[in-house]
Amino acid sequence: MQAGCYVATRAWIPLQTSSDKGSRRSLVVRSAGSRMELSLTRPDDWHLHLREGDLLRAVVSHSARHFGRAIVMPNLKPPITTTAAAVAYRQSILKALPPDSRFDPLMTLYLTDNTSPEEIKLARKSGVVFAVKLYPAGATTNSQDGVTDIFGKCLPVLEEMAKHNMPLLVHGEVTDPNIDIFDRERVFIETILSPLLIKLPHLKVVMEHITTMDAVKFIESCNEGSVAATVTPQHLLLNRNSLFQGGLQPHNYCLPVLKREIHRQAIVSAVTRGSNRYFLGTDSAPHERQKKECPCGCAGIYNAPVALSLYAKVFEQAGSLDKLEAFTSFNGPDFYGLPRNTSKVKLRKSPWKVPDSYPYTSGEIVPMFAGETLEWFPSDN
Ligand SMILES: NC(=O)N[C@@H](CC(=O)O)C(=O)O
Repeated sequence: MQAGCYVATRAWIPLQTSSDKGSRRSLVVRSAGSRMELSLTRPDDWHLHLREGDLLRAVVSHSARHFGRAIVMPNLKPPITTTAAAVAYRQSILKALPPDSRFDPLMTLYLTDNTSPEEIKLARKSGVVFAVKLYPAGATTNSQDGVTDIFGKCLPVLEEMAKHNMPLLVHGEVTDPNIDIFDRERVFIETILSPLLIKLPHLKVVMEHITTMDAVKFIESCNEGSVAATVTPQHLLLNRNSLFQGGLQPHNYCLPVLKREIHRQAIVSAVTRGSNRYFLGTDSAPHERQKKECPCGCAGIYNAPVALSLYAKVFEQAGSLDKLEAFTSFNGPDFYGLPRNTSKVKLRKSPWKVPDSYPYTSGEIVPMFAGETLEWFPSDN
């Protein structure tokens, strides 16, 4: 079967073709009288929280089933601040995988005020660390050890990263409590990210989980191939009404928080146009149910089991299924300078019910769209 083809089970009717770059040509095919199937180059997840211990063992197979690789976030307790810790964390992830899994965790370091340029050299040499994550201190879950003053404390380490072509992954929100939570991404771009890239134009940056039209405008104003963004299913499908629909909805609470509908639309339109500046990053962030349904619930949406179905839904609704594969499977590895996967996954248009929860030894995890019916069912063959 040709790479990047949408496969039908019986007769095939070409819907449309598109070419963004010669090598990315995707043919869209639909079955007549039978179920539609998409065959995609195996996707990677460029922003994933796998946690550790019981929780790691409970969630890792949901990602490993369909994704080839994932950029694994370092916001553990304590955070992964050294290459040695990243190597050990990678071993524990590999140990938690099902025996026949070929899932490849790509590790990251957690940037602090004290990260040294020497640590970047070690990270690059290790062959298992692929990026460094910036959490402004206090911005989100387990960010208390993050950066307090990027310009005052981190320029030497960022210069070293630019030298080694090591991407900086950015949680793009300011933490000033006087800034409205819905404006924190825009203000971060204006006061931190934009000035940082003027100082360090060669630094490779991924703005993670973008949520606003301001982020879209910013990303498109930057050098292609040097600055890119990951986009989550929740920021493509939900707006801030979903936080309050029929009462407080803790399982729709994540950071950056969901925004107004106009922002959601701007992101959908940017991603489904087929630009190679955007790629799949679920920000799947599991928390045990009680940690979300309590007086001060944690931020984070668990979407690993539903993410591929949801991305397909977004591209289908936009009439852009022919652009899905570049977003899920090409733009990420191209940006990171890694080979694209060679194996395939399928998405079959067949209704399936999302489980209400996933029980595990320490409780249960409630997935995004728990108990609802989704249309695209992912499988390996
Ligand atoms: N996205 C979230 O709401 N939560 C993430 C942290 C993060 O990426 O902000 C988590 O680790 O739980």
